[in-house]
Amino acid sequence: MTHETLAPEGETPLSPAAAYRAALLDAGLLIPTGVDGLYGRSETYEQVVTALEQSITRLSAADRPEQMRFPPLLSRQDFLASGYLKGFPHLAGTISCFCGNEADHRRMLACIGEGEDFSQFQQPADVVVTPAACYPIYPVIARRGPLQAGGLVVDVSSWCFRHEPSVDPCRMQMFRMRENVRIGTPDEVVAFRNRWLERGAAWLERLGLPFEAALANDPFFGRAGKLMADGQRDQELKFEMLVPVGSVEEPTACMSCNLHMTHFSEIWPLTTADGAMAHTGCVAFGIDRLTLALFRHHGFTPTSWPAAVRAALFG
Ligand SMILES: Nc1ncnc2c1ncn2[C@@H]1O[C@H](COP(=O)(O)OP(=O)(O)OP(=O)(O)O)[C@@H](O)[C@H]1O
Ligand SMILES: [Zn+2]
Repeated sequence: MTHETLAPEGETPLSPAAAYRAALLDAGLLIPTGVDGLYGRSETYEQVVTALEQSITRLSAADRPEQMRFPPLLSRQDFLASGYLKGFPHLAGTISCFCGNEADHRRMLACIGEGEDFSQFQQPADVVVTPAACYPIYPVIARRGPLQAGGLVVDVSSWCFRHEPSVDPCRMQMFRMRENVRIGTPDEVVAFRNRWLERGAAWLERLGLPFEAALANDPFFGRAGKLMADGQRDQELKFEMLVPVGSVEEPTACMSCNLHMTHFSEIWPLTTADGAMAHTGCVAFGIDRLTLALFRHHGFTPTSWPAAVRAALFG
């Protein structure tokens, strides 16, 4: 499975993940921009993305999710309220804009012309880049008032930004995440998570992707983050479906099944029909990682993929 690359004399060989990226760029499936983790996608790549999205829609239809789509930006206010900067300051991306007059504009251009830092001419915008697809939905659902009996499943999908530049093609700075989010009683959310662990496993098998479901934690920042990660593992709040993509030794999380407990209802008043604090949880699909996994295991030409895989994917 590893792409062994023969490096010219004196050069260090590429890591397996970097070699897989080189193969994807060579084949034109990913289009380079000069920035690690930021790529264009070819028509073939996007056909697989569309098929995956449709396959996920069929897979989740039994839960009758409410579909919502948001642009990949969050209000700064909701972002600050979400606590993301407490856990993941290193991954967040904020947006700055020029708000000056013509004189400021001239000074900014002069500054850029000198190759100097022009951030003094930029003001924080009232929006930030979405780090996970589900973030926009909680304030929206909370504003509706208490949930109906039985709670709610929301189907959401977004481009997401995380500042984690890498030569591993699976670790992108801008990528697509699809989620089904369950909001309801603790029992409803746990049942949903457990159902998705089984459903997700059966789906990956139909897609011909080898995987292992493993207990995991979010990449919390710093020393306090270590404690949060340990707590998350102790309570078994996060499971990842790990698929070998760039490397066999370090398989890639292509899906995750998560319990958030009352994390979001402590921030936004999400309440169940009987007035209790709602619990939330989600299944998250890394659409780009799943696409790269399919190319890795079945080759770069989807028309020649095994019939069973094509049937599972294209319906
Ligand atoms: N940088 C990224 N590039 C591409 N896909 C990503 C990236 N980060 C996360 N994803 C996808 O989004 C899904 C849901 O995000 P989640 O927050 O659970 O990931 P994560 O635990 O941060 O991932 P990892 O453990 O690889 O850092 C992941 O299972 C993965 O498939
Ligand atoms: Zn989520």
